[in-house]
Amino acid sequence: MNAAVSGVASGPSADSGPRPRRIAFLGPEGTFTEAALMQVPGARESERIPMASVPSALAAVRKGAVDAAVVPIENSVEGGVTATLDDVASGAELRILQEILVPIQFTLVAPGELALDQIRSISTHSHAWAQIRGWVEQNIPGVEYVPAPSTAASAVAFLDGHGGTISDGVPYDAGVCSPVVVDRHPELTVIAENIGDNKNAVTRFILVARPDATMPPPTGADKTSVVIPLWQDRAGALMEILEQFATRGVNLSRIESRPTGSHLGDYFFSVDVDGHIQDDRVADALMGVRRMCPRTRFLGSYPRADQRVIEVAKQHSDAAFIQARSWVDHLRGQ
Ligand SMILES: O=C(O)C(=O)C[C@]1(C(=O)O)C=C[C@@H](O)C=C1
Repeated sequence: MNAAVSGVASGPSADSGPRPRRIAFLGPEGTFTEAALMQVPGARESERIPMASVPSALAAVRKGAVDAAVVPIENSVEGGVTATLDDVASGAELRILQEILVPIQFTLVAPGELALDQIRSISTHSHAWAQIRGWVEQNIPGVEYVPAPSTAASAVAFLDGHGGTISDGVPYDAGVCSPVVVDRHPELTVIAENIGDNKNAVTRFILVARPDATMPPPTGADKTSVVIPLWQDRAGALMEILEQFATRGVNLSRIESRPTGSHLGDYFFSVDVDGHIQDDRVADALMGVRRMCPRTRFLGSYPRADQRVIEVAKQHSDAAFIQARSWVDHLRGQ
């Protein structure tokens, strides 16, 4: 079994054998998030619970209603999924156990045959809309956009006899979803396929559990995620944080600033670095960051989805840290 999954609590139930893991995901069935969940080892045997939003999936983890959740965090075209970045940055702590990559392809669907020039409004998830804007502008200019909680939600709304309305009742003509939704619901009519502006789009998802989950062990191809609230708004504050990583040879693979929401101008940084907290250079850098920013939050160390092994210069290796530490210990008489 994969280490990431053995980290998700799955204690025995009162009377039978081990109960299936309960994993929440941004639903309904047919979302890209569900496709990501199906890549989690043991997913087929798990109880998969669709949720209406990212915050509700993460809230279910926090209150123990589920063992873990899969949520989107970043798209190669549109960038960070702010609902996820913001939610994991505050409230009760969570741990990322695994990242999952899913290639993204969009299909335009309707309840029946429609010519493109008959389509006045389209609904889908805001991230999906951002990834098809160019195609829409070229093929159905001036069409109205109706936000949906997910791509699949915009399509399955045609199936319940409402003819396409999302929660607030706004009607629309067509939805944009994954091809999987059409495979599952052949009663939907495909109007256009592969309409993404970038044919190589990929979305990154995370498997998230409570902090008592077992951390995946280091593999040599790992990532560590942290949230760093800026402690003092002053010249060089970001530079001091970056220096902590740079001087220990720790590469940043992502850094985004997000407003904390408390007042205008108050930000936190959402950061991914190459390496595992069990790597001395990463642990040492995090200690430095924590000294600068005492509210720094650890989100987890987990294997990279692309399995790219991290090159570490000799002076930043565990051996170099061990040697240097024992030298100082010796000098201090320890
Ligand atoms: O709506 C879905 O199907 C999702 O899984 C969400 C989501 C996202 O949040 O980015 C995932 C992948 C696509 O980029 C579009 C939407």
